[in-house]
Amino acid sequence: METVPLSSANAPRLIDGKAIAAAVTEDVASRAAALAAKPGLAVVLVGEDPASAVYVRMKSEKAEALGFHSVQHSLPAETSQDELLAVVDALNADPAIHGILVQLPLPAHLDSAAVIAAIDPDKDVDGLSVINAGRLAVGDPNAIVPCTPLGSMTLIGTVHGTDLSGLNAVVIGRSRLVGLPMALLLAKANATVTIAHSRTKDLPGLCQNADILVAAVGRPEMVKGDWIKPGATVIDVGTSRVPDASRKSGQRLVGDVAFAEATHAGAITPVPGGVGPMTIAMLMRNTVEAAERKAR
Ligand SMILES: NC(=O)C1=CN([C@@H]2O[C@H](COP(=O)(O)OP(=O)(O)OC[C@H]3O[C@@H](n4cnc5c(N)ncnc54)[C@H](OP(=O)(O)O)[C@@H]3O)[C@@H](O)[C@H]2O)C=CC1
Ligand SMILES: Nc1nc(=O)c2c([nH]1)NC[C@@H]1CN(c3ccc(C(=O)N[C@@H](CCC(=O)O)C(=O)O)cc3)C=[N+]21
Repeated sequence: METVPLSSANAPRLIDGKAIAAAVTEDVASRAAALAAKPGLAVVLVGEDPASAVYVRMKSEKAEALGFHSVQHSLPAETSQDELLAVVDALNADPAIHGILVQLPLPAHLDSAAVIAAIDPDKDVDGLSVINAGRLAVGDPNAIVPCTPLGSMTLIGTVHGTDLSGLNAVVIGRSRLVGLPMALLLAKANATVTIAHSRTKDLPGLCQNADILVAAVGRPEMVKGDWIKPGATVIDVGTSRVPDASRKSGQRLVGDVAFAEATHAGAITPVPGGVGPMTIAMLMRNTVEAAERKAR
């Protein structure tokens, strides 16, 4: 009797964010080398959140590896609003810096909207400022687009190309950093977009209609297998650390999607190795583009 191997034929295609990010950063490195002045990236971290510290270090290391001028400001948790604004002002005025990223969330006593508003929009490589959010909303090509949605769109493009006409997309999450700009980019690419959030009724039923499902919530494995439409493309933005006694570190990184249950998805991003590396690659691309604009 013949046995039909179930594994490879029926398993979803894994979208290799790490490899796609490597191709993006290779292009960034050659563009950086072509500039007379190195692209400069400043990353500002306030407080001692260990997960934030890891990401900030990864960003600085990638910038250095690409031949950027890279500076990191690690400020104590008790830094005042005025002290933080003074750091941002100094970076705005520094001609060697083309990109400024203030890691979020900030400690509760700080006003993040005011800090973001203080960043020179031309150096706002996170795309968080009112100016860049507005440019994105009206379709201005000069918008600096937030890195995670930009990277997620590139991953979706590897499956569907750039025209998503006729496809239903559901984005879970409506944050200024991820969910909202993600929905705008999907709509711009002609997808039919639904934005879901904590007040949404029947989230599983809504997701079952999604040809493209983007989960950007921050709740480990919230999206169950039976929420996923057969053949759907699943982009898992969530990164949460959960306890795992079998690991040396005592914890492991999980996404917003119950990955092991997503056997009938068409394509899915793993966590780690999916959206995360693309976020960092797009931060580097936004920075080299800011430096290119400055050099013109
Ligand atoms: N891989 C990467 O590169 C990146 C990963 N991340 C990760 O992505 C996740 C989301 O980040 P971010 O957007 O900044 O987070 P926010 O906390 O700002 O936003 C979370 C969103 O999820 C919604 N939400 C919360 N609970 C539910 C629920 N039960 N059902 C449906 N929606 C819900 C919230 O709804 P409401 O608006 O109603 O409160 C909100 O819109 C986090 O895990 C973060 O670590 C973030 C950036 C980059
Ligand atoms: N102003 C601001 N901009 C951000 O872009 C921003 C932020 N604040 N605050 C926090 C979130 C989170 N975020 C991640 C970036 C890379 C990975 C990443 O590379 N993750 C690796 C794994 C890394 C690990 O092992 O911990 C992966 O998924 O493969 C994850 C998460 C950016 N964020």
